[in-house]
Amino acid sequence: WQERGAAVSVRQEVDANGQTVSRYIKKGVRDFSFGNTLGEGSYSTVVFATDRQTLKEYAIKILDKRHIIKERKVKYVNIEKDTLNRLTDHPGIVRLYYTFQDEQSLYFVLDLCKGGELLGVLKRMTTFDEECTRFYSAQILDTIDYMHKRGVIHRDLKPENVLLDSGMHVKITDFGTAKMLKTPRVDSSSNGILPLDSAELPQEERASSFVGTAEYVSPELLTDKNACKASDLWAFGCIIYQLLAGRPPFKAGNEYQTFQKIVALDYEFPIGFPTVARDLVERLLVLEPARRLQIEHIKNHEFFDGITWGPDLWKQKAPRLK
Ligand SMILES: NC(=O)c1nn(CC2CCNCC2)c2c1CCc1cnc(N=C3C=CCC=C3)nc1-2
Repeated sequence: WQERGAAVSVRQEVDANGQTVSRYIKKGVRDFSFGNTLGEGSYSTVVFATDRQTLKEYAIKILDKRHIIKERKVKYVNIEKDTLNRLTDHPGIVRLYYTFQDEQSLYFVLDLCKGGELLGVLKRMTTFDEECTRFYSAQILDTIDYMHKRGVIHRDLKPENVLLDSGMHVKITDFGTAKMLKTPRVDSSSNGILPLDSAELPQEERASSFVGTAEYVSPELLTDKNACKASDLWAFGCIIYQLLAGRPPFKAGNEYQTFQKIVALDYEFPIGFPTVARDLVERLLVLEPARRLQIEHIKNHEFFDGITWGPDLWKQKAPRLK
């Protein structure tokens, strides 16, 4: 398994001649003190950790090798590592600093998000007001734009996977079910790299394995098993709706009934749902992926009036949650 990153710890040792020498040793488990468990997956555990030397705090994702192999999840582990290696310079992505392993486990050293999950904050607030919804959905959209421009489809966007850092800014996580589109072609007319959207790609290049969480799965994943960039924008529409309504647009007694609602576009807006936000959600929750609003048009939608896209969006103070 190809490790990533060259974080090293420096140890002073005395050699055979009594000389003090510096030994550069790749960081390992002994370099950290571990604390609370932050989350458990089917083959991984995420734990709070502090680097004993630098005292920097991290979230370390610990993956059990035997379990990964037994559950045939090696592909997902490599997808997550390769995806995070491609998405290294955006404030909205949980950063992978480096990896290491021991006999039993693989270790991903990741950003710590002290603000927890967006879903947890939403549950405490019941609903967000328009200002908070605008701020958080703008940071999510800016991050989706960055992912898509680098040929990555998340495929499981939901409020549980939108974390918050100590400044209550967005950090998107859990790329184990992401899809990396084929190597993007260089396009002279754009800013260098312009990966083909899978809607333009030949059939074999569209993501074909079924993933996602029922309430946020797009209709195309349920009908022809193909995810594309627009699938993330369907989930984005569901998230905006949920922040303002306090519940996802499609939710039924069981997954099958939820799927039926999705493919029938069977959802309503609660009384009092803001009109401008409703217009945006209606242009995202469109059954035909090619007819769904694309990112540049979403950014120009009236709902995002007042948002300054780009680095400034991440420098401003998060609005007080009310
Ligand atoms: N699957 C992951 O990669 C992952 N899972 N978690 C914890 C999960 C808890 C359930 N909902 C989804 C996230 C994390 C990460 C990335 C790295 C990461 C960084 N910081 C936190 N912080 C948390 C703080 C309080 C509660 C939950 C998470 N969590 C994670």
